[in-house]
Amino acid sequence: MSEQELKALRVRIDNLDEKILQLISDRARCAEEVARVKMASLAEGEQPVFYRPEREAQVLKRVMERNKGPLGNEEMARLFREIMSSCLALENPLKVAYLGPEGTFTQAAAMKHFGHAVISKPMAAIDEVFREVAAGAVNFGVVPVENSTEGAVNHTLDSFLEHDMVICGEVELRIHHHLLVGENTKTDSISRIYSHAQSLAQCRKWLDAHYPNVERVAVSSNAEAAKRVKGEWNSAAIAGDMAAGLYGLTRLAEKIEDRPDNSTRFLMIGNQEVPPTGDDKTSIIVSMSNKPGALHELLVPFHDNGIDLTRIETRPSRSGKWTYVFFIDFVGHHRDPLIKGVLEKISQEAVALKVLGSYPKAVL
Ligand SMILES: O=C(O)C(=O)C[C@]1(C(=O)O)C=C[C@@H](O)C=C1
Repeated sequence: MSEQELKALRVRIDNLDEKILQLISDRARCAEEVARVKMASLAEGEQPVFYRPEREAQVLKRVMERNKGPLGNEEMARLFREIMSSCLALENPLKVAYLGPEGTFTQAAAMKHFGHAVISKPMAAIDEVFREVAAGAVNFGVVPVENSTEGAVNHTLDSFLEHDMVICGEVELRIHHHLLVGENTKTDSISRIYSHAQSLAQCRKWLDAHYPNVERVAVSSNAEAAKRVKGEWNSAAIAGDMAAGLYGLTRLAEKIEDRPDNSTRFLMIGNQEVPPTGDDKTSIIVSMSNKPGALHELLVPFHDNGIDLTRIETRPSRSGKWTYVFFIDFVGHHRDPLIKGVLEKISQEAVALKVLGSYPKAVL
């Protein structure tokens, strides 16, 4: 390519950027107007609701449907995700608590869902995320709920039994783990490997093959593991890209998770009910009396109405020995007439039924 051609293309890019700049600014002004309309139409004592997950899902889906390339749908939606995040911050910046410290996959999930224009607050434990939301110190919390290799995150399920929360969204993240070291550690001098227990479990086979005799130490998060090895000799951490970058660590081995499709699902928790979008999921907790066939009774109404169950998990109920609660996710919104009927049927048989929330299926 000649210098001349390059110059001409760059002039074209500059012109296009100017147009994009103008359009983004017009869009941001529109969002400011939206905020004004929302404020003006409030009833006496009503609080404004600036964040609208159902609308955001609609905007992102529309972008993906209309995208003709060459950028991929996800790439394009990610760009619009950030534009919307900045527009919302103009209306009212969201405060979001997540399972920290900085650099965790939960932080990456929070950014994927809300974009980067939020005020984010790392918390030391899952229960603290719940408490921060319950206290009203933040608008939303982000917690991991299940991993495709290791199953349920029990701390999260148990926290739902203790707090009244509304689930307003979900996000799935591909989890790639790396073996990370600080500048003073060499491959053959590793005597200890730190990570979160779930991450150690997700890399068990790789560790057995490569470091069978090295001590594995479970810590509160993989970002915490990365933080520790920065200043330690002869130790390594298993963590992801964000933590590696944040703590300036070297990757001794990349993508060491045992399953290449290793993914984690995260939930957004808050106090805001989300209206139907036509492509939603609902999460409920049900406790049944401890009698034969109780689980069958619970599942029949879903089967009879052709409702797609996406997950069922059992946990001890904490209110009696050998009694259990079921966490169930299914496709549909609790305001859909069909789902309403199913929930009514179940509540006739159940000891207790709680709808944790209906929310748009993850778009990104
Ligand atoms: O449509 C709205 O209600 C808006 O506030 C605008 C907008 C957007 O930028 O498109 C911003 C934030 C909301 O969460 C949803 C959408």
